[in-house]
Amino acid sequence: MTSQSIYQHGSPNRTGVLLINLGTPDAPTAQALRPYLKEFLSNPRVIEVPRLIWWPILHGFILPFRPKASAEKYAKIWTSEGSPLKVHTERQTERLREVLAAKFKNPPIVEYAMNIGKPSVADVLTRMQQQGCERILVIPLFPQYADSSTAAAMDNVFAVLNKMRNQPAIRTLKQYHDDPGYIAALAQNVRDYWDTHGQPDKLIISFHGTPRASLDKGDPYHCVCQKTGRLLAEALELNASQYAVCFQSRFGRAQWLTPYTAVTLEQLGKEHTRRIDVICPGFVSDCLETLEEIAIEAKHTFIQAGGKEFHYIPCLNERSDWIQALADITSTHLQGWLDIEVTEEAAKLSRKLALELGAKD
Ligand SMILES: C=CC1=C(C)c2cc3[nH]c(cc4nc(cc5[nH]c(cc1n2)c(C)c5CCC(=O)O)C(CCC(=O)O)=C4C)c(C)c3C=C
Ligand SMILES: [Fe+2]
Ligand SMILES: [Fe+2]
Repeated sequence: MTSQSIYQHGSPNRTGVLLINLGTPDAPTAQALRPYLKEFLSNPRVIEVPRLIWWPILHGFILPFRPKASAEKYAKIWTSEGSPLKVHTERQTERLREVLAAKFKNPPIVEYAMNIGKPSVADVLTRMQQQGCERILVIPLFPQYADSSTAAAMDNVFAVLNKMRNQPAIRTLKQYHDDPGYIAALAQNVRDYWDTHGQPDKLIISFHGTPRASLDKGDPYHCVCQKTGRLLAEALELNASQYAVCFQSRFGRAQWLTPYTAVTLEQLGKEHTRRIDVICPGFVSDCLETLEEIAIEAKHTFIQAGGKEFHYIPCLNERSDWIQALADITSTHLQGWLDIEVTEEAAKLSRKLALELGAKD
């Protein structure tokens, strides 16, 4: 059992919101990448190959080489404040905390944790429990559910609860791939970009890939990515020839979800497509997979193949319409846990009701 504060009568009874993101190394160095990759790639939800076969590959071929290669990529996108994924997740948490504090009379404690690395789910959940959170809403920040991202994060949460004597009540959010606020924020992000930079010949909507086998075994990820892509295209009033949904970040030699982003870009380049723009709606924070793999590598692929202009449209990051959408999603799932919502509307309504009932101020 984890060490928890001893239960006392009258102890605070708070509600918490825990945002979870994937996690990122502590530094852009091979030393920091090794434990990060080891933890990530040891998870059977991420690599489904039988352990007896996978272990020698991981320890003999991947961990001796990939940390250095990945560190070089991270070094290209690292900021003075650290890894972009962590910086944006931290800011999103602060902004959400502020919005919810203005919205609720008894605001929730809002924290974030990383599924791999720091701050760990175990540390943050335990701290929230110690701060008196009797109820915790867990929001994996992946808009589209995949077993390798969302379910892996939930496994982590439940493993921590498994060691708690006095467990908080838990609510979880599976995904928000078709949430109207999320789709509207994505569409406005694209429109804002096009207002400044003009419009492309084609918009590439690129999602992180997963092994094709996980789709065959029942993972809904492929389907929900397609739906997000379609809803975004509809919101932008694009016809079928003006956009394409693709999958990036293939890992290993097995077949992953297709069409592959890199192959599509190469093809479009060979066809001398003048300009393409890429957006990655599966990441709400810019990270290695967007800033390096797309904005640097994919751009190179397209231009080398004969394309003329390549634009990467940043993730939602700290856009206010996105933070508002996240606050709305959170509020919906907190219903019944936080009873007093201090909106103008609610305040007006209760004043009117009080007057009708003849109550005095
Ligand atoms: C958006 C959701 C993600 C899914 C689904 C996902 C599946 C998945 N990823 C790998 C392997 C790697 N991914 C890596 C980085 C990475 N992956 C996601 C998100 C999803 N992954 C993010 C946000 C990031 C970037 C983190 C950052 O610090 O910026 C990496 C590490 C980098 C590298 O060495 O390439 C690996 C490895 C697999 C195998 C997989 C599904 C089976
Ligand atoms: Fe990944
Ligand atoms: Fe990648």
